[in-house]
Amino acid sequence: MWNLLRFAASNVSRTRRLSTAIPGPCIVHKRGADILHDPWFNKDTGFPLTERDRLGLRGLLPPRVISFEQQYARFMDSYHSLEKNTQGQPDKVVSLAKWRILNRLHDRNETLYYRVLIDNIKDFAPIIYTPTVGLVCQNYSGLFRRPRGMYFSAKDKGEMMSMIYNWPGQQVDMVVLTDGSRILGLGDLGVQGIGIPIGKLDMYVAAAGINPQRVLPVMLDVGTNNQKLLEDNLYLGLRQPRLEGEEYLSVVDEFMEAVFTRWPKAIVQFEDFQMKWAFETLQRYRKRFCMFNDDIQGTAGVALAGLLGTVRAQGRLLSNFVNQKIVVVGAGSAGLGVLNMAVQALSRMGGSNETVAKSQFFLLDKNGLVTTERTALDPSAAPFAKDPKVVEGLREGASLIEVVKKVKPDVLLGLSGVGGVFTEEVLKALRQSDSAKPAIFAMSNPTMNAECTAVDAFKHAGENIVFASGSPFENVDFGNGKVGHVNQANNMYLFPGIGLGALLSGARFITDGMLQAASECLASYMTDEDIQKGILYPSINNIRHLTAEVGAAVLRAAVAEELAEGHGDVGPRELMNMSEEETVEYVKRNMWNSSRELAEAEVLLDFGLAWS
Ligand SMILES: NC(=O)C1=CN([C@@H]2O[C@H](COP(=O)(O)OP(=O)(O)OC[C@H]3O[C@@H](n4cnc5c(N)ncnc54)[C@H](O)[C@@H]3O)[C@@H](O)[C@H]2O)C=CC1
Ligand SMILES: CC(=O)C(=O)O
Ligand SMILES: [Mg+2]
Repeated sequence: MWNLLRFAASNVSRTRRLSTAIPGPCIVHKRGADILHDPWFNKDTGFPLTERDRLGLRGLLPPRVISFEQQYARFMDSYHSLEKNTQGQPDKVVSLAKWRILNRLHDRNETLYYRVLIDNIKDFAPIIYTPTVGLVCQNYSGLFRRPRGMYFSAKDKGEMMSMIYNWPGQQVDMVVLTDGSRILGLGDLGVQGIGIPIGKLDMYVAAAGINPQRVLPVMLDVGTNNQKLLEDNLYLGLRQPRLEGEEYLSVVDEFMEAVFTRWPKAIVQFEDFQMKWAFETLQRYRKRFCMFNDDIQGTAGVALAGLLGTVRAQGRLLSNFVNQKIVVVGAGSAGLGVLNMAVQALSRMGGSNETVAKSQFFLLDKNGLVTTERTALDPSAAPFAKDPKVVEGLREGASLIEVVKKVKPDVLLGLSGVGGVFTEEVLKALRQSDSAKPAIFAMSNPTMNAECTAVDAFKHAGENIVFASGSPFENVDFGNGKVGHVNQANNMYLFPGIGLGALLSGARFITDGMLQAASECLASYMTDEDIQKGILYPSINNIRHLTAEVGAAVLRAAVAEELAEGHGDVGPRELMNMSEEETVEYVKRNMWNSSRELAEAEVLLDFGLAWS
């Protein structure tokens, strides 16, 4: 009898995890207060009396049963009261207060948290994601209350294979991993960078419908070179300098082996690694494991879609992309990722060979224009270095203003991490652009690290520009009945779909072809009418719809490359036989969604386990 119940239990709990259309009962292996302290199962005051009896909760909750809708309304009321009560206080104080109230709900009741997040994504993304997540990471030691995710440190060497089994979830689909070495544009934040994988995975749940029970944020703590943190008594990470060289790689190797041993079908997203390790780990693992680097590859796809959108916004055919002069400020993982993908796209368009394609890009780093005369030229930047003998009037290390005045670019794209580097002078110089509709992408995060603000961009460069920033800004009211549209050029428009498509295809690796498919899907998502208004990306309110399309595009690319091994009960042949529409439907069907029905699904006790 117990075996039978257990068998039934494991099947229904699987039903709940895989399909949310008609949520079945939900099986817990614990009872009493342990359930109330488990955010996956906790319904707070929503437990009906029958469940309170069955699960040993009677007396542990106030007597009145409050429905999911009432709990939802109560949370939103509290949130709006907080907004009202903190009016006039400094932005940082307000943002952190909002983060705290959301975080408390996240820790307590995930079903309600994700419903609230999905419904209010436009308001809440800036809290759980950029810019507030940056502030949270900076203040992490003080904000820390409860752990979330896993921490693997240099001291755990040799132990990771057993540690990975400490994670309570049976199945993990998505892992976001950081070593905290380049958190947004805020630099090395060591173990405090864990906020980034948590925020990214929240976006995975909200946008891609990855089941929150199957996500794993990971911090690889290999030390920090941030002196302030090393001297801080309350710092929660290893107080030692970062590991380097083979020592560093052996820690990442051990983690990767451990995670894929336990969950061979998981996807690992590398996030916010300093450039040298971002490129090195991508090369090291991309043909061994199903992984990608979001800062290099996700960002590139979003930027490329924006660059193609800019060509359309200028009223030109896409083939005109080959004539665009693009100045990229920042030669790091993100900037170089964008350049490499843009060159691939140009080569695919057949317009030019790689050498010609590279000639339209101008790359600057902290030492100015990158040229072939640079001493100790980074090999990954070398292909984009200008030969000063060929580009007349541009010397090694030329400043941004010199470059903009000389080149008169169509696009100025910032991934430097340096706030305000697009000065008034630079923006005014862009008025002399050869394009009637130049574009400014101030993509660095968080807000204070943006290369310029939206207001300054429209004020100094003119109302006819196309503008995008990595963190959100309000649209700009010109006071003449017209509004300057602000796009958010952030990799959040692609990474959830890349992960989802890779997962549902069961791809062995994530290839350039799959990433290109993602970018092309985003590029073609907007209508001509929107593009003409300077709207390059969809509203974040549509991110779930977009992500389903991106996921399907990635899946189909994996099938086309014969890399798809299938997912769950759906094999490679079935995937291959799906039409485009069927693929999108398949993706949507597999997206987890929080709902009243799910929240109210009956909770049954797994008797065998609870009382064994
Ligand atoms: N919007 C988005 O989706 C994304 C935004 N980013 C942002 O991009 C920024 C850079 O990220 P990574 O490339 O990974 O960093 P990184 O540290 O690898 O590269 C930064 C680059 O900027 C250059 N730089 C620094 N000061 C400069 C200056 N004054 N003028 C010109 N160049 C300068 C550096 O020399 C380096 O080449 C960060 O702020 C990050 O938040 C990164 C990924 C995605
Ligand atoms: C958005 C992002 O991934 C970054 O700023 O690093
Ligand atoms: Mg990042």
